[in-house]
Amino acid sequence: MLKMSNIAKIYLTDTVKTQALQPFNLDIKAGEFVAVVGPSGSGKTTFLNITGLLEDYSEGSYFLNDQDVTDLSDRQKSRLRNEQIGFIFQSFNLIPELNLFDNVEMPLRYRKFSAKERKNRVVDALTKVGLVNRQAHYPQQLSGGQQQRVAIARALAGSPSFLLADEPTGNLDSSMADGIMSLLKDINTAGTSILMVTHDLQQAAKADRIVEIRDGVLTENESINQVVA
Ligand SMILES: Nc1ncnc2c1ncn2[C@@H]1O[C@H](COP(=O)(O)OP(=O)(O)OP(=O)(O)O)[C@@H](O)[C@H]1O
Repeated sequence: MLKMSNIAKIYLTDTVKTQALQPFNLDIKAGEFVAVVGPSGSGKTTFLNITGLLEDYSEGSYFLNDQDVTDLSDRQKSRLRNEQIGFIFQSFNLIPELNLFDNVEMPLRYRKFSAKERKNRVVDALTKVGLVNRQAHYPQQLSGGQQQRVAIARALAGSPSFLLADEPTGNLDSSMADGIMSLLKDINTAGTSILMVTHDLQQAAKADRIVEIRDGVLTENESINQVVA
């Protein structure tokens, strides 16, 4: 589903060259749940932005569902992003002026769906996260855990091939975090691949595989993976 070969990222400014990511290979198969862990400043955000087609890489090749993304225009990339990737952020990123229905519908408006199809998708996604009866409510009327569920519904509504989650439980207390993790597990079991950045090893251990980034070096964490297995 996702195949990266010798991907590297260098940031160049007038005076400083930062090798944010050393060349790495990564292969994620359809249906996998992969956690990415690593200390602050190690390159996780850079990795996530590259994977989410939000940032270019300096070297290497990246195939998303057998499509080479290297030479796509910005417009083609945003289209691919909207169709294939569902984003989930630490701070939920819901629009406060819109009710839950409209929040979930928003990314679907950039697709070629009829109003009826959009409605079916929103209702279906809100049902999956257990909030369909709150669709006329506004984000500030919900708890943090519920807001994250809405953000997950928004990410799911377009039937992406994978979810990209950046510290999805980072703003939640531990019981809400566990609820979100079990929802993500259910979504994964139902067939959607997930790539999740977290610094929480306990949450990471619930994934199928753990990838570690340290000082820009990405490795499969074999010892943790054995423990998880
Ligand atoms: N736009 C940029 N220009 C120059 N250097 C950058 C830029 N963005 C990131 N870096 C550098 O690349 C390295 C990796 O940063 P990155 O933000 O990916 O780390 P991170 O693991 O996500 O950290 P955190 O967990 O604190 O968010 C750091 O040394 C950072 O200073």
